[in-house]
Amino acid sequence: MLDQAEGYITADGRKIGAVVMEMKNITLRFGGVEAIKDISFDIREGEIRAIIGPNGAGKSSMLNVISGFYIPQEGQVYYKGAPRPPMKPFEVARQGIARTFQNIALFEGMTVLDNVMTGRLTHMKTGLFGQAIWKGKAEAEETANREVAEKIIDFLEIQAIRKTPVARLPYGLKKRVELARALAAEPSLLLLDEPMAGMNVEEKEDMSRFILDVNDEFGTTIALIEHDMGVVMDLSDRVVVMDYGKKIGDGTPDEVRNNQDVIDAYLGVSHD
Ligand SMILES: Nc1ncnc2c1ncn2[C@@H]1O[C@H](COP(=O)(O)OP(=O)(O)OP(=O)(O)O)[C@@H](O)[C@H]1O
Repeated sequence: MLDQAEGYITADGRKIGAVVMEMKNITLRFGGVEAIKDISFDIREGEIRAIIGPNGAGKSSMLNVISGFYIPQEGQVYYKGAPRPPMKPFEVARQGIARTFQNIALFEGMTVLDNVMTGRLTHMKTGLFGQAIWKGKAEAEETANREVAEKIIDFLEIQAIRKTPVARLPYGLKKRVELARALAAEPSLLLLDEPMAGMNVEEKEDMSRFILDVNDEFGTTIALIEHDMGVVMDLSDRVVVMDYGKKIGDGTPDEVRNNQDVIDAYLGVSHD
């Protein structure tokens, strides 16, 4: 049972906490196109929250509102209880929000380890000037950052490719490296943009396992968007369903699966 203030216990016994992010009456327009129409939902601490919907439903737009990249024309985003003002991407990152991208955004010529290290940038306090005058401090910081990166590389089982340039990796592994880079920021909220897109069945299973393990091991709150309804059902605690910019369902996977509007949307039945 969902207690608004306190959270809830999942079927597998995990404790879900208070609301971390709240989207309140969000409307987002691109010229005459309403990509998001008056949508409200929340994301709770420790939760795996999915946003699904058919093509063009508005999922990417919603992820970009959550990440602070798009500012909605109407409505308000609340983060940790406070209204979130428009912010630059690095300010969002400093608030503990990290993301992956649908079209992998890694430095292809750099090694896996160096890519993962770029995820530590927001934690680096000693700037270039500081590095010049406080060599010891900069080295200590580098060592600490390196330790976090190596821990995550071990956790995601990519030790064997740590020195391999990303360009040489197959697609599924690139996706895992991108997850590693996002985790290196030690985010409190991790946003995943279609983490299973373009993967074969085995890669999807691996990615599902890693997402569950990240949530379990680090307690990271995870919000993801996904086109494929099947893959998120085993993974998510609660699911928002979008269609033509509207929210047509919100609840546990079972509630959503049995929602007639959701069934119709996925079968392509129009409903106004
Ligand atoms: N930058 C943009 N400029 C104009 N229209 C946009 C822009 N981004 C999205 N749209 C429109 O907003 C609507 C929602 O698009 P969005 O990409 O958010 O959906 P989606 O659910 O992520 O789709 P898909 O599963 O195909 O990626 C679509 O009609 C799309 O054409």
